[in-house]
Amino acid sequence: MSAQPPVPSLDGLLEAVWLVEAEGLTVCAVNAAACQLMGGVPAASLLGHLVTDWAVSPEDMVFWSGVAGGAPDGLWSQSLIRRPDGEVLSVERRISPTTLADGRAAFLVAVLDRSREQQAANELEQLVAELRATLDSTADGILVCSLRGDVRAFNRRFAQIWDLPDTLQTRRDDTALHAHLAHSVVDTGAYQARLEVLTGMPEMQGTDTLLLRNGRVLERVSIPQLSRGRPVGRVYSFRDVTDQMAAEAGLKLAAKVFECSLDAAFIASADELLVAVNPACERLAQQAAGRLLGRVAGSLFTDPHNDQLLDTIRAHWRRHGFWEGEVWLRREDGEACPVQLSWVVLRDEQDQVRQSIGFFRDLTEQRAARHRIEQLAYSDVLTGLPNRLLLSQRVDFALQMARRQATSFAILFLDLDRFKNINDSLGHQFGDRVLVQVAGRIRSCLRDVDTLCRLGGDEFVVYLHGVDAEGAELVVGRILQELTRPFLQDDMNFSIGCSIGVAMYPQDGSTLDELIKQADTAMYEVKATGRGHFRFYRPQMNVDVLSRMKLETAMRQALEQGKFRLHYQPQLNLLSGRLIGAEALIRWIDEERGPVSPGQFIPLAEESGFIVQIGAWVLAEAVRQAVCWQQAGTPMLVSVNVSALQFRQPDFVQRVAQTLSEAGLPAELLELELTESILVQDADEVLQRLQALSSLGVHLAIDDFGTGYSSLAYLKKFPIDKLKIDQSFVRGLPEDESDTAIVVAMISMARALKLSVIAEGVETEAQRATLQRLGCDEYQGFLCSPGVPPDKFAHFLQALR
Ligand SMILES: Nc1nc2c(ncn2[C@@H]2O[C@H](COP(=O)(O)O[C@H]3[C@@H](O)[C@H](n4cnc5c(=O)[nH]c(N)nc54)O[C@@H]3COP(=O)(O)O)[C@@H](O)[C@H]2O)c(=O)[nH]1
Repeated sequence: MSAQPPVPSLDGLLEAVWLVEAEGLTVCAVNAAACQLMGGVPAASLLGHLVTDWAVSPEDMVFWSGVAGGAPDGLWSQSLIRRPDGEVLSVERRISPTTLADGRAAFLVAVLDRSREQQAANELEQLVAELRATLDSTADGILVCSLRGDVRAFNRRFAQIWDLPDTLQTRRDDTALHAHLAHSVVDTGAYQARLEVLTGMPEMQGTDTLLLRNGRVLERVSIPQLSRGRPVGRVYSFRDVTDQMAAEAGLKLAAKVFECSLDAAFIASADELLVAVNPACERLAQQAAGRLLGRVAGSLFTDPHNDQLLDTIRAHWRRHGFWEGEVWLRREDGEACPVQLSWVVLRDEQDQVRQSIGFFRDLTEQRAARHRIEQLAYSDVLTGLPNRLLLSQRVDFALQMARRQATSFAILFLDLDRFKNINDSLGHQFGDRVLVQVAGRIRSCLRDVDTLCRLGGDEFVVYLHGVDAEGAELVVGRILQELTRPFLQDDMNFSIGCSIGVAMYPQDGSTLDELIKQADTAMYEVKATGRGHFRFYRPQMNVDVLSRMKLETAMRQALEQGKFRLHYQPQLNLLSGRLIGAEALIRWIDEERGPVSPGQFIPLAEESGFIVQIGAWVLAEAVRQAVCWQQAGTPMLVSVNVSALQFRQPDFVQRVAQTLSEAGLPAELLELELTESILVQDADEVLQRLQALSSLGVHLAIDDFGTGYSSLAYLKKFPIDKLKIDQSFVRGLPEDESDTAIVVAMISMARALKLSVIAEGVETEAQRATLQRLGCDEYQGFLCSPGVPPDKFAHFLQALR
């Protein structure tokens, strides 16, 4: 180590200093601060070192290498030096040329250690870079402004959110940037106003929402930027909440749907406890939410066919994630109501049940409608009885069983007697109510295993399960007896007869159709031979039905071919015995059949409606005959039977008037015999017609009085002239007390109402005398004469006038 040359004392200097000989570039003197800077080494270890050993920066290297070519001016700049231990220090170094005491050129190197400042600067730079990176990586857009609004910084996200053009990102133009922001929002005015407020209140914080023209929605948070507790600027953060708002709107919508759904809905927790119910659920379960929440959801439902309902549901959940089916909802009032339940399970990523949502809907009305549809398909609307379809299903099943077990059963065909009269006279609504009563009565005679079916109209079919002929006869007897009991409808007492045909399986048929057909045939046989009874089917009966059809055809031909005739039965005054009238009675002698009784073909004509044509012919013919008698100088009242259907023809009165005027017969010489059933039809309509007929001058008599709805009400109301006591009451006179009593009552009633009375079917003198004694006015019957042709009647005209 060489000794320090004579140099000015350096130790008083605070900065590190060393002297470098220009010639060899060796360090010839150092001060204590230099020793300290170079790592706390002794001065001796530094002396004699080439200064270039410590140079690091190219600038220093260039400087020292330039020294040989002439003393440079010096150098002052930030630089680096390498310590003997190899560490590089950041320094501020100043090199100044100087001269040693011996005159040699030298350089004074003064060095200030700047490594701390440099480190601080580096750290600051790094911090800024990190901050910048942080700012750029935040999800929110950040804008930092001065208090005046000058833009200090913004991050990348801000540029994205606001769709900043490149020019505004690369070149600072605060005015243009603020203009871009203001223009991007829908309500520019409100945006500007808000900025002004914020500018005027630097410490204010706030959050608001901006709707951009591109449809996005931004949430803006504005907070003051503070430095030492004082606002120095403002930081705006912008968050795109468009999707979040849409999701929130979706959630709100879902909540609304849940609330307002007409279907009942509930949400259950993972352990199936109710956590939410909607109002429809409360309504249907008849329980407030407070009572439902916390209950096991499955406890609301039950299935009478499945006592493991919940296990079934859970098993289905495992496979399909939902369960759907019809169950019963237990309600507060203890009643259960049928519901359609859809129960969906919600699982998380680990496939664990998180929640379940159930929807259910009241099926009461739907079931009722379904039941009603089934009822309509299988039952008769009026009576609710099974219809033909249901009957055939039951009988098909019965046939299979009966075949297998070799048992028998019966089919009954029931038809009400003269029900048409009820319908015609009292109207269809009345008739319908009667049918319902009848159905109830028949049903009461049957067992549960039997089936009563209404075919339509007044026709019923009964399937009697497992009976033989004897059993069938017992049931039939019960039905006939039950239907004989008087009916009461609308304060009206009346009786209804019934004719029943019976067919037995297996002897009368092997299908339902066959059995019904045979029972129907048997029923017709009953009708044809007196009604109100029953018959078992016999093969011969089919022939009878055929003959009825033939009879109807022949009857129509008879009218066309003018084969009908009228006979006239004298009507006499009981006291004087004088002839007072003639009842016209139709007669028909068929070429094949010979004389056919009106008792046989008139009911057939009434059933088919052909009575209207027959009636018109009878009226015209009787009037024509009366004109003949009048012209012959023996005018005589002619009495004509009018059937209910004929009277109900809208133009009936007009036809009567026309027939009279065309023939030229005074109306007073015509009497119309009306059955009681006609008078109890639509009262106003009947009254109108009767008044019209009466004002023509036609006489009106009530035929067969006492056999129908004998009611004082209509006798009082209608312009009736005469009552005809039915021959069934006359027959028992004078012995039968009740017949006598009835006849007395009728005559008294007629007296009270100032009506004349005629008795029909008088066959004996005793009957005639009794009637005379009881005060009857007139009579007719075989005692005097049956109905006779006009030429024979002429005899009475001469003899009894
Ligand atoms: N709508 C019309 N009905 C008519 C007409 N002609 C007849 N009839 C109805 O047919 C039923 C049977 O009539 P008929 O066989 O002619 O019997 C009548 C008389 O012959 C019979 N009669 C008369 N006197 C006696 C008697 O002393 N004994 C006895 N056993 N029978 C007797 O009574 C029948 C008259 O009945 P009515 O009409 O009630 O006065 C019968 O219901 C006729 O009404 C027609 O043209 N149109």
